Amino acid sequence: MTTLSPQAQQTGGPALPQEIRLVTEVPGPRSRELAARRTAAVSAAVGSSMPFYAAAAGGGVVVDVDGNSFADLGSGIAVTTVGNSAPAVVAAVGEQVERFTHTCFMITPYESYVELAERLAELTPGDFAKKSAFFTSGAEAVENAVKIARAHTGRQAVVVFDHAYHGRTNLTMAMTAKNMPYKNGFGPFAPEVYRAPLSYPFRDGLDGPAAAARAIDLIEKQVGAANLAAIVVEPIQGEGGFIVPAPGFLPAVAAWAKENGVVFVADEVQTGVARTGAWFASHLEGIEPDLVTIAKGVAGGLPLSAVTGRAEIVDAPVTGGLGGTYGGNPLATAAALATLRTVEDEDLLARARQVEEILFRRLHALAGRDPRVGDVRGRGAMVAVELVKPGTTEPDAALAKQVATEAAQQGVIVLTCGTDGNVLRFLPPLSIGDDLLEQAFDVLDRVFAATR
Ligand SMILES: Cc1ncc(COP(=O)(O)O)c(CNCCCC(=O)O)c1O
Repeated sequence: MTTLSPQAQQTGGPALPQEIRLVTEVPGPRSRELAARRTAAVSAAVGSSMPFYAAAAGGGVVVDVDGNSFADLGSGIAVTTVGNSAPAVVAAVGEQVERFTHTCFMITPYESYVELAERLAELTPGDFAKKSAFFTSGAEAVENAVKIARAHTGRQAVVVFDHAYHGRTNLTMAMTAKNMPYKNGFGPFAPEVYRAPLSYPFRDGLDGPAAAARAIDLIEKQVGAANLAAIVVEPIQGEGGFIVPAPGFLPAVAAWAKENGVVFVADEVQTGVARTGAWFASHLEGIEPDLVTIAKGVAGGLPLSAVTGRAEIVDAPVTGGLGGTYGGNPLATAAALATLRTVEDEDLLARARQVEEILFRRLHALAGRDPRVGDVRGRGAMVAVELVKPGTTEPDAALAKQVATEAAQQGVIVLTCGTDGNVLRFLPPLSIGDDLLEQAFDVLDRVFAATR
């Protein structure tokens, strides 16, 4: 067991000092010791973006085992939206863990699973009867949304989009666009998955209806509506580069799906649960998906995912056709109910819009100084910059990696993404304070200036 430095021996949550504090080189000695142990014990196929090891986290910071404190603009990939070790989540999980940790809902059910399904029926878009089924990972939710759509329609084909990310299981790898590192060498992949062009305003210059017409034309000609069980789309492409479709794209695709009896699935694993300033990004697009997949931010860091949608569709598989040992685990459902309460009690939808204002203000100012920032886009606390060779749309992945690496050295956690690896994405927890967020962008401004 690695001993923690005195400054690392802190309880997590919002009481942690909300500061960028570097007391050793990054990584420090204890992180280097853990890295050596990891090399001997952990598969080299599991990567880590940051070179340091966590000891505590809360508010807007992560503290490492050497006592360094980092501004967290990643939220563990959009998961700790309500904050790490958020007080209501800690209390709810602590109470539940004393009562029972697991019975398997397929064996002995329990109320928190039912209550969470009731809450998600209220919060997801659409004024119609809705039901849910719970799983553990986002990929499982996507897999099960496809199973449900196939059972409901009797059809097999699935349409996904360019730049999509839906998971690392066999079917979701087939649905995910980017080969490296997600799919490389793992084939053969599941059949009956077809890819349509996405609305990518920065690169295609199309308005929403035109981009939708292009996608629908391909679907009609290469798949055929009568064969199509589901269209699965992220309202904002997450790993693919925080691509916000042009206005009208999603409503046009959703309308075509409805007209043709195709199940429209919004994959809100990364965009859902207050991240974009609405409960779900679908609300901002004015669409009512038949099914929504939910994970990441829904349970404050506990592993839980959901398929929520039209009751008659979610009921389609035979009884016992949906499930899994840990799906809707009682600790995770308790955490999720506490997370949803926290979003309401702390008015985090409004907070996400306040964070959006700071992100756009700082990033547009950066873009005004630096022609390598080709695009600034996103919603709420899910905003990104696409980095390019000046005056072009030619991706500059090396710059994105250089900035993220140097930012970590200077106390800021920031993540990259994008099919071309040239997008810096900003996903701060909504529990981050304005001062710390501004300080983090002061660091990023210096890092960008030093790379010019
Ligand atoms: C839209 C969308 N759908 C599905 C998923 C999959 O969710 P899991 O919980 O990672 O399986 C994601 C997960 N995104 C981060 C994956 C990171 C990585 O594995 O390298 C997503 O963003």
